[in-house]
Amino acid sequence: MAAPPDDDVLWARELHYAYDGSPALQGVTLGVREREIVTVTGPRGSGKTTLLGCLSGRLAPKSGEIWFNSLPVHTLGRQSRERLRRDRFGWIGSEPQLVPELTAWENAALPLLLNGARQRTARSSATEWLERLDIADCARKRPAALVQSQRQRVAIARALASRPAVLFADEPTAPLHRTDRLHALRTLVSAARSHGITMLLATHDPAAGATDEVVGTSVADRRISLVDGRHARPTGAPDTKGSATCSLFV
Ligand SMILES: Nc1ncnc2c1ncn2[C@@H]1O[C@H](COP(=O)(O)OP(=O)(O)OP(=O)(O)O)[C@@H](O)[C@H]1O
Repeated sequence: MAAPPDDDVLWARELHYAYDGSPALQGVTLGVREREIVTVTGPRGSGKTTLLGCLSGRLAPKSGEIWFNSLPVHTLGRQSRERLRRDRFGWIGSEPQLVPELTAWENAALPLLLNGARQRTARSSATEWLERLDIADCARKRPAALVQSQRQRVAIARALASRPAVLFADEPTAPLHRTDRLHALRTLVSAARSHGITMLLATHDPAAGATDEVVGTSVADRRISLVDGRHARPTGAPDTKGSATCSLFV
């Protein structure tokens, strides 16, 4: 088993994943450096969610290797992967998935509380992120009393409050309106920058979304494009069949 390059915090080689025999990832290889912000783009169904799912330990690939620093994620059992996800990774999906019985601040503080933080510390960290995301006035409300865009911002606060080493954001601004999307994206990117969080941000065709703001202004360090579960080749690039290294566009 080859060790990953030293300067990559996350590294994957020849990842394959299939749903009921139908391939979703077909030999994806990539490395992500510490503090890097990488957007994963591609049309619907190109494998972005599956890639982030495998890299974050939510899905176990059919074959291939995934390393987080010197830890071979692909060899870990379910419980160890869950611990890794809880302790070191953050996840924001396109649906907020909050705990309905908890208030907004309790939801945002939940990962910290599960990791043993004191209630006061967890509450102050959660509240700080709710403020940054302009929803401090919702802190005491339960998800049912919030609109979808507020719920999503609580989910973003929850992911940031625990200061993950790597944040996986899968279409994180999908439920938000354009102005809210830009604000949430800027908060996400500036939080990642200021706290040294490595981030993988999946979005479908950047031309269609607010992630223009991130990709187009090169706020992201790099973009990886997928098509049909493989790396897309830049237009005019030679056909390096079998090679699956990252496309560097930005
Ligand atoms: N739970 C599932 N069961 C069966 N097939 C799935 C499942 N999830 C994804 N797929 C299929 O796997 C392929 C990759 O899907 P994936 O969701 O990873 O792509 P995506 O680029 O994230 O798409 P989107 O932008 O729509 O979220 C698609 O063909 C999709 O239909």
